[in-house]
Amino acid sequence: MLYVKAPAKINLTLDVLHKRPDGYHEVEMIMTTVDLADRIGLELRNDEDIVILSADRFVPNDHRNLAYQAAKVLKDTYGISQGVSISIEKEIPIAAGLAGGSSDAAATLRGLNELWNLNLSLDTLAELGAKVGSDVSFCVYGGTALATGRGEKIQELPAPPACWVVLAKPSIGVSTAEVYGNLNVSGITHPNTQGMIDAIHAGDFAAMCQNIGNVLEDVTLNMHPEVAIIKEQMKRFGADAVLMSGSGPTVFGLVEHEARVSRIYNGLKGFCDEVYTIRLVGERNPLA
Ligand SMILES: C[C@](O)(CO)[C@H](O)COP(=O)(O)OP(=O)(O)OC[C@H]1O[C@@H](n2ccc(N)nc2=O)[C@H](O)[C@@H]1O
Ligand SMILES: Nc1ncnc2c1ncn2[C@@H]1O[C@H](COP(=O)(O)OP(=O)(O)OP(=O)(O)O)[C@@H](O)[C@H]1O
Repeated sequence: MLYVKAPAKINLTLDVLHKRPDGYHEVEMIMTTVDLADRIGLELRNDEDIVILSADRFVPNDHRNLAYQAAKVLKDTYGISQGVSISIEKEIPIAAGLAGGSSDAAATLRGLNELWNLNLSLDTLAELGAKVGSDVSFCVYGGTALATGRGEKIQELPAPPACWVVLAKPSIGVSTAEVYGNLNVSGITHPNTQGMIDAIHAGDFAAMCQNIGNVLEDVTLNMHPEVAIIKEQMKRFGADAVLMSGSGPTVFGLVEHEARVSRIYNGLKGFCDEVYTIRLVGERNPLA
């Protein structure tokens, strides 16, 4: 059995430039890996099947699973006949805006590259990953990056200044397609993506906090007012910056000083079942 770590991401920025003729939105976003991860176990089989094993009843165990789709793309592209069993131990909340399914798919690509002796580069795996979902390419690399196109064009950035991250996920799931569908593209106030890139290059935590922004936040907040309440609480308990990740509903707080973290965590626990204190990871993923 080969085990591969599948870490979650948060969006430090998420901007939408326009809606494309193919129905997707042209985005510009800065994503970074956090140390909350699923664990993917890969075991080669004696037949040709792709089998998904998970104890979590919300994880699909068939072709709808993004890890299944990743294995299928690799198998079909390189004419591999050998099957694989993919076990998924979920730690990342589902339908949360943290790219859990996408990261499972990316980890599956990295792991099967090794098990099937394909010797593919991360760039090739990221290209294949884009066929599975817009967030998969970033998740293949991990680390910190500017993502453009529909999210699949990745330019690596240095690690942001180290800090704590408190995540709070309300007990609702959000459909990414629905959130993009409810976005009014002409009414957007754009975040300062270049300001965030400069802050990251300068290692300037205060500037990073000033430049966070997500144009999908208002859409999800309108659909689910409890997300706004969590944002307010996170600010009140002392986070340095607070934002919704991806299409939500998870809210994250960036916190510079460890001494403040437990107050925020404990304060949020009163409102929200799923609260995590984690760190930014900074580095890219190992190949497998
Ligand atoms: C919200 C983010 O997670 C931010 O990182 C991503 O933009 C979404 O990435 P994802 O979940 O991997 O998205 P996909 O599985 O590729 O697409 C789901 C649906 O979201 C919408 N979608 C997604 C990405 C994009 N750039 N424009 C879109 O309009 C489309 O309706 C699409 O059918
Ligand atoms: N490996 C997987 N783990 C969790 N959900 C999966 C997986 N594969 C497919 N899904 C389906 O995808 C849906 C979205 O789950 P996921 O956790 O990937 O969302 P997300 O974190 O909001 O993603 P993103 O941030 O990329 O938009 C789930 O409701 C589930 O049915």
